[in-house]
Amino acid sequence: MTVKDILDAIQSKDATSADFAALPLPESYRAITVHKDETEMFAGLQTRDKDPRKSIHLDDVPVPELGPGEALVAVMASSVNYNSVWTSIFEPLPTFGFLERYGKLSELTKRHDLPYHIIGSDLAGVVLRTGPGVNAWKPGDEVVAHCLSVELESSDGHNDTMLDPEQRIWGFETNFGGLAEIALVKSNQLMPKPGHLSWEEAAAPGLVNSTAYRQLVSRNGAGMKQGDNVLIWGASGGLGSYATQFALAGGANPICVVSSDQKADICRSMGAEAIIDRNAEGYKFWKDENTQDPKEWKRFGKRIRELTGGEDIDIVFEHPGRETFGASVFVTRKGGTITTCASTSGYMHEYDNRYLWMSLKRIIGSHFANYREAWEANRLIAKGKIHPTLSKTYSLEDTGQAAYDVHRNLHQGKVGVLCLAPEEGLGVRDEEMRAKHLDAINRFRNV
Ligand SMILES: C/C=C/C(=O)SCCNC(=O)CCNC(=O)[C@H](O)C(C)(C)COP(=O)(O)OP(=O)(O)OC[C@H]1O[C@@H](n2cnc3c(N)ncnc32)[C@H](O)[C@@H]1OP(=O)(O)O
Ligand SMILES: NC(=O)C1=CN([C@@H]2O[C@H](COP(=O)(O)OP(=O)(O)OC[C@H]3O[C@@H](n4cnc5c(N)ncnc54)[C@H](OP(=O)(O)O)[C@@H]3O)[C@@H](O)[C@H]2O)C=CC1
Repeated sequence: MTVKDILDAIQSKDATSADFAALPLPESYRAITVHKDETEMFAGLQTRDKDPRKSIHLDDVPVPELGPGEALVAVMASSVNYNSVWTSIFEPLPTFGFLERYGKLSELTKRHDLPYHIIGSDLAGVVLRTGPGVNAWKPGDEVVAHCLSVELESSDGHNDTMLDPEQRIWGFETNFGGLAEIALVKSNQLMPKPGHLSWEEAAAPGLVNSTAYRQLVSRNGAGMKQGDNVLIWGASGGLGSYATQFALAGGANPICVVSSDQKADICRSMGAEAIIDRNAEGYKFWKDENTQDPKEWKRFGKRIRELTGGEDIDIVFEHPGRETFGASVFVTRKGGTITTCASTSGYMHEYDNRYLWMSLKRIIGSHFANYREAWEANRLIAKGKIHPTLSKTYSLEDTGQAAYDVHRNLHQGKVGVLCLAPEEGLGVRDEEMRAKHLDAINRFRNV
């Protein structure tokens, strides 16, 4: 039995759940990995010069044992997230430490502590097997998976599953991720695959869409409301392309920051009107490595006022971190909110705290999304209210190049990876709904 037989079953129109359940599992499958004995390979290099193409491997790996509450999924497509870039350049830490720590929790979690890490935190595919205690899903179900892995044994996480002390991001802090032909997930990560999307389109939004939903829309994040001025850094990037859609769909006013004409055009085509090209306007928030330039914060704030008719920012959607954080705090209005989920340019932030306390601003830390938020974010995709922002897909073999593109900011929106899917465009079940949203679905394609 090989993965080819699984693909044949998925592509046959009449395979039943019983047929999928009767398919023997292959002994091994192909997966994107990084290797524990290579974590020092980039020692001494600048972050920018660490090349994911050198550290990312395509290996044959054994199928992991299936535990209670878990599912094995045949992965048709996945996507590249920035967390896989971090894993592949072993920053800020090699992810093997996370696997070792998880491995100490129980006999079952020991499976994750391996000398290779199968990465990837998105998937669209078909359930192959479910473990004991799983009733909501069965073999043959077409699914996407969100990337929140929690143990749920502590009351700390019972109100908001992101607060579980054993909260992990699947495919980053756990093994057996989505950039592979088969993935192992907890069954409560599974959600229905939106029927109007192809496999690669359905795999694209998951992680970033859920994160943007919590960070911007949810009451656990900024709790955006109609009319809010929302400053969105990287507005056509992974997170930003969803934040921009949430702002527009929610009646807010996105002020989109991008770095090229082409990206400004994409934001315009989504419906945004206020756009700042940070490259063309040449903002230099830092005079040197250690000194910021408040004059540049002011120039940036003035530009925002021009675009808003004199208003300041209610919510900043932050993720670039050190390079922009001082400016983000400054341009926020009295009582406004800076919500942050990352620090791509450096995690030691500096800002002038007088502008925070004297103007009663708030900084909110946000990370991925809880179970419910991830479900709600996927529901908006399924209803055609928010659309995937897939620009390009790569084969599993070329995942290293895909991660390189994202690391070097050469991409637009999201970059997809075909895992078992032999070509793009497969897996659409609702052509009628697709036809209604085709332009929006294809907006980021080949730009
Ligand atoms: C969905 C997608 C998301 C993304 O893309 S996010 C971007 C990618 N992710 C990242 O860049 C994050 C990567 N992770 C990390 O960098 C690290 O993961 C953290 C900095 C988040 C945490 O560091 P750590 O070393 O894993 O844990 P500690 O909490 O610093 O624990 C170290 C020791 O410090 C003790 N400690 C913690 N809090 C306190 C406290 N309040 N008072 C006293 N001690 C404390 C602990 O117990 C422990 O101790 P003991 O080493 O002895 O076990
Ligand atoms: N905590 C969480 O749950 C999550 C955290 N993240 C983290 O968020 C970060 C962004 O992820 P994602 O959106 O997918 O990545 P992308 O690279 O797809 O998009 C980020 C965009 O930010 C802009 N940008 C990058 N560097 C800077 C800078 N120095 N100053 C201003 N703008 C900058 C770029 O847009 P442009 O050049 O057009 O300005 C870029 O396209 C990553 O660090 C990632 O790890 C991501 C998802 C979830």
